[in-house]
Amino acid sequence: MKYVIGVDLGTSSVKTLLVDQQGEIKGEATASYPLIHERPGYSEQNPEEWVNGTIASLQQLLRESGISPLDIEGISFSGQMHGLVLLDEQNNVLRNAILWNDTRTTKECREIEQKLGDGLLKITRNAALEGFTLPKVLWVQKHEPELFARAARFVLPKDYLRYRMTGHVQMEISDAAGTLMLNVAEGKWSEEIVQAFGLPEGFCPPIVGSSEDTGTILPEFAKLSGLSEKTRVFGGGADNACGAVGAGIVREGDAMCSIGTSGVVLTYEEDKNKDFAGKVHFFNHAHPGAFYAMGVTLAAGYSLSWFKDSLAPELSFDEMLKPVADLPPGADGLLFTPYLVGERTPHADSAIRASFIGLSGTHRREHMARAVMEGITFSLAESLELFRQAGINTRRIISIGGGAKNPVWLQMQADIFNTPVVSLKNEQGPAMGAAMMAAVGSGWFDSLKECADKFIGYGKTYEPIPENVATYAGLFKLYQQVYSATRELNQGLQEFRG
Ligand SMILES: Nc1ncnc2c1ncn2[C@@H]1O[C@H](COP(=O)(O)OP(=O)(O)O)[C@@H](O)[C@H]1O
Ligand SMILES: O=C(CO)[C@@H](O)[C@H](O)COP(=O)(O)O
Repeated sequence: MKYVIGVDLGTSSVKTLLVDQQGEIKGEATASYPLIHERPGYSEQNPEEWVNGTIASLQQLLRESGISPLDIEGISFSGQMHGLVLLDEQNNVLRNAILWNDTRTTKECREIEQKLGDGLLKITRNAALEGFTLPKVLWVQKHEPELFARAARFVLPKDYLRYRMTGHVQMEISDAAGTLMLNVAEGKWSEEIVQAFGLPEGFCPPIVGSSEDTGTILPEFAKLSGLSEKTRVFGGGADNACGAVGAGIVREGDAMCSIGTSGVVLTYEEDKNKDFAGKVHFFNHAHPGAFYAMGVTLAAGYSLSWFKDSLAPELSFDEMLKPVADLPPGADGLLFTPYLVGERTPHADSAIRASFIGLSGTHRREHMARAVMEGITFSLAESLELFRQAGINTRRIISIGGGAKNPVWLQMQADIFNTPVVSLKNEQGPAMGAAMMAAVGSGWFDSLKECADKFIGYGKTYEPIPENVATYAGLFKLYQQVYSATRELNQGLQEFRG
């Protein structure tokens, strides 16, 4: 039997997944690493931690599975998106990576809008957001000019890890899409953007595809990790592209809802000219020539875990959510907006904060828990509404992430989205998508579509219940008013925040 490995380089940990030719999971290992928050709004990581964590995780995977490294044909990656890794001429790391959740770059976003005008959306198909890479590049250029003068090129987190495995500096296309420097429709770096910001020649590395062969394992990395020097290394994908592939989102009409710490609603797109006017993200998919549109709720699962940590720390999620099933849709007139850390879609607003609206003396903890789940789902429904306005019809939505563990929440998603919702039989997240890219690269399948048909099994389908759909449609209209009703209040509260 032959195997592939998917490496999911996340924000808090790296997960490695060993998969055989039937798509069966034969091993799994993880290693954590710290975040560095030197100042409020700053979020950094030392790239060496990613390399060491991956080596430790691979060692454990090989040790526990007992599989011969010679039987591992390929390895590929899923990566946390947007993080800036600056390299000097010899490819040494110049500073800690500035991550996707670092919010120091609001000024740089405004500068990008001013300088590029309409060109920004035309070229990159995305709005300038603090999380994306170009604003981080401009921040270093402005605040650390001496260091920036030594920068020869940049890469993203998983592309750095791949460089350390193979010795080749490249950037994979679905991740390059989140830099705000790529011409997304053409799949090429934008000369106009590179020149507009005076970036050095060769700053943007050569682009590779998700299942493209990028070399073999360097002898020193093989020695440290236990992998064979013969294992082929493939491009990989952005975590959301990999999450989508791992959920089988590889054809038009396919859509995914992921409720992890953050939440994502995503649809597969083949039309490179599909215009969302920057209201949702539009990125290159891992499947060659395809794209995906994506809306993001920053505090999705995080809202529920904040609620649990604050009001039910002694209970498990299942225990806390048990009484929620007995409550009616709408939690007896209680609404929640999940803006605990600001919002991205549809309101890119870092100052907005969450609200409970309609709290009364008869409400108990379970009403509040239900309202939190409904509010998270309403927020994701706002992204779905933007897709519908752009003419996208989704025949069903594949639901993944921690939020898909609860059947009441899955039914709630079907009712609020008014679309059948399907869970996966054996969900493995982005690491599975990465393993599938290695499987295609290794020649096991001709395409990710073919691989998805073999590797991915679907669980139960939750059909919308018409009565609940009608109730939620009424509540959604009220939910949508809460943002504008609380925006100014939250701006006023900003100066009182710690
Ligand atoms: N049993 C459960 N029922 C409902 N929601 C859950 C359950 N377990 C976890 N969650 C939700 O899922 C979130 C974590 O999802 P996960 O996909 O593991 O996140 P990430 O990989 O982004 O850290 C938690 O914040 C919580 O809101
Ligand atoms: O910023 C985005 C997407 O635009 C995030 O999805 C990051 O890519 C990080 O994801 P996790 O590590 O939380 O999965």
